Amino acid sequence: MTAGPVLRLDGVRKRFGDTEVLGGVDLTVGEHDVVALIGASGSGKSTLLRCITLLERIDDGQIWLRETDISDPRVPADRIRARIGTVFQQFNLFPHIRVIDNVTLASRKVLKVPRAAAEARALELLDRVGLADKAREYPDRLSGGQQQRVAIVRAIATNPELLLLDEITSALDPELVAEVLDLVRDLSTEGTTIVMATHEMAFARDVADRVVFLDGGVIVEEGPAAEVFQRPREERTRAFLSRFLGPS
Ligand SMILES: Nc1ncnc2c1ncn2[C@@H]1O[C@H](COP(=O)(O)OP(=O)(O)OP(=O)(O)O)[C@@H](O)[C@H]1O
Repeated sequence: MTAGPVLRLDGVRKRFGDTEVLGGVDLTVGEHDVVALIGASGSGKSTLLRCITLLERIDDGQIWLRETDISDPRVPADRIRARIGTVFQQFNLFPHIRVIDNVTLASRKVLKVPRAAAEARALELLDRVGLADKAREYPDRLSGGQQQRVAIVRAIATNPELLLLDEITSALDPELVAEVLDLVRDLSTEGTTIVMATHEMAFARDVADRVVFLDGGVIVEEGPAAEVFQRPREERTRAFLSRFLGPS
């Protein structure tokens, strides 16, 4: 028996005022898939991720997280967010609490994991990313790359079914980008299901199984990363990629 998809979007539409920002998006993400959302600034990548994590409510369509219709307004958002780890461009660590408390907060408050167990898991994860010695620090004592690795650890601490990454290296100094991307690469190798919006085309090409090109709030093209990058079918995809990768 094959497991059903982790995430399924059916005809998702989102408007801000009179402007339609997502114009009917269908997307299926299977277990262990790593999907890269690419597209120009303003194409709707962040909005799509924000709709999946219920920071925005959709105007039409449905979003399924496994068997749960999470677009149903009766579904409690905090329960869903504990099932979806999210990391944004700006390091969203709480500045007034220590690294370890940032990492354990959702486990303790939402999933009611006892503090000792939550901290043991947090330390194990922090150790894996080389940051166990920072557990008792406040976030502003860490570099941007270290903060973003903590944000990723926080996102995976609840064992989410899906990890959403929204331009997580855009605010980093160039020399700090690699340490964050290496961690994402490790997670993908371990089988974490990931949807990431990214401008890092080389990374998307190397790590993603599937690439989804958004333009004007609709999916123009999607397919295996190697195919979309090497032989884009659509002119709009070609034009977009040639700006990043040079003409093919
Ligand atoms: N809260 C909001 N209110 C009004 N318009 C919004 C809001 N959020 C996003 N938009 C608009 O929706 C469109 C899509 O924005 P979105 O941030 O999803 O694009 P993006 O592809 O993620 O861009 P970038 O690569 O720059 O992050 C843009 O035109 C943006 O101005």
